Formats: sequence, structure tokens, C-alpha cells
Amino acid sequence: MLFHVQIDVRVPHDVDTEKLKELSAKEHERAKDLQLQGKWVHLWRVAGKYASISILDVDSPAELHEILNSLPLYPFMEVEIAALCRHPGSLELTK
Ligand SMILES: O=C(O)C[C@H]1C=CC(=O)O1
Repeated sequence: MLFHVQIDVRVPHDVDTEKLKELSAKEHERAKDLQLQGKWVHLWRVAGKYASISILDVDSPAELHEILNSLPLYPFMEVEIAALCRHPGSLELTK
């Protein structure tokens, strides 16, 4: 199942800079693992924002929830999700 996921990161002003750096590094490691597993198929920065747009390919909404919940920066994230299905005009060149 494909999901479009928009993540806006809202970091509270009182978060320690070093702690934030550490969480960001862990976040990128986790994102890398999920990409290598084929779960996180697109990861794009939204230009000019601390935000991203992603496509995840997971087995269920429950798995998506589990993955998002496992992200180190999750406590600071606002997440918008849309479930995707094939558009009838798509050439179906990808799965
Ligand atoms: O946008 C960020 O850098 C925060 C977070 C969201 C996805 C990811 O890999 O890191």
C-alpha cells in the first residue's frame, strides 16, 4: 500500500541544540534503513521548510503508524497522510 506522507517538523525553542543534532542524525539513519528495506520509496525536502514529502510502501496503515512512531523526531512532527491508489490515466510504468 502506498501512502503520501507530509512531515512538518516543529522543534520547540527550548530543545537543546546538541540533542537536536543527535536526534536528526538518528532520524537520517532510520530513514536510510527504511529506504534500503524498500519501505520508504521517496523522500523529498520541501524547499525552504523544515518539512518533507515522502511516499512509503507498507503492508497496512498499522505498519505505517508503527514506522512513523519509530522515528526519533516523531515527538516534534506534524504528519499529514493520504492513501494512494492508481490513477486510471497512469501508464503504470512503476508498481
Ligand atoms: O525533514 C527532516 O529532516 C526530518 C525528518 C523527516 C524525515 C527524515 O528523514 O527526517
